[in-house]
Amino acid sequence: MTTAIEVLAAPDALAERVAAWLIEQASAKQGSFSLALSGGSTPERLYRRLAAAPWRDRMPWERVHLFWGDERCVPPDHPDSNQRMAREAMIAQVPIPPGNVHPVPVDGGSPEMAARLYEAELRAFAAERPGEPLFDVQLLGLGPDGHTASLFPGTAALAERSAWVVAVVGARPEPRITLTYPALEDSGAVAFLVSGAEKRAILRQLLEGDATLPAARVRPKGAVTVFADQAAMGR
Ligand SMILES: O=C1O[C@H](COP(=O)(O)O)[C@@H](O)[C@H](O)[C@H]1O
Repeated sequence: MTTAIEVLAAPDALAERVAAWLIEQASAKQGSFSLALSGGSTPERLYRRLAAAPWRDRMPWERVHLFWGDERCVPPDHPDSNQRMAREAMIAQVPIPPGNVHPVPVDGGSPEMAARLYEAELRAFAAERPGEPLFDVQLLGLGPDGHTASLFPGTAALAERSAWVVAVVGARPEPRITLTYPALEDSGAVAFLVSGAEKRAILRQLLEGDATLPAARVRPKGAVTVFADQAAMGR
């Protein structure tokens, strides 16, 4: 696995750089461009940047397909919903066709059912793009415990090698739906976004390749780039 590291001065510069990088990735790709979004606290600035000039007008929204790497099993308007955050920060502001937005269906049934439905949606999308990675770009975060998406230390989801999507119950107060390694790894490029001094120790472990961290075990087809701000890098 190739890992590149880009260090940006501050969270705003990080969002600006990743927005530009995503436009480069989308522009270089012919046909549909599939982007898996991450949730949590870090990517919101990026989504707001993508929804504003100049990036809003440079992204080929009509051929962008948005997915999510994980979701909380909460109503879609809940403060903790990854879908809500991305819709408010970006999706509502950009000309993406509604059918190109593929949220995790957490609003009808059990977490296990939501995982099965999302897996079916991913497999249908993959079948439309034979020979291409499932995701052109996968955005990921890094939790203070080394989790990424909703792959938490010590959970059964880490060992899943056949299902692309599973329910994670008990790791957090609310059930989660997460992509598993086989889905995360079917990516043309993976970008970790890491911001803030509270991530300093865990980012060092990630960069040292500490395989006990769920985040360090993502081995995609394409390259991994870690975009970190100076606070996270300890500079
Ligand atoms: O990939 C992801 O990482 C985060 C951890 O991010 P944080 O910035 O909130 O610490 C995770 O919780 C999130 O759901 C996920 O998509």
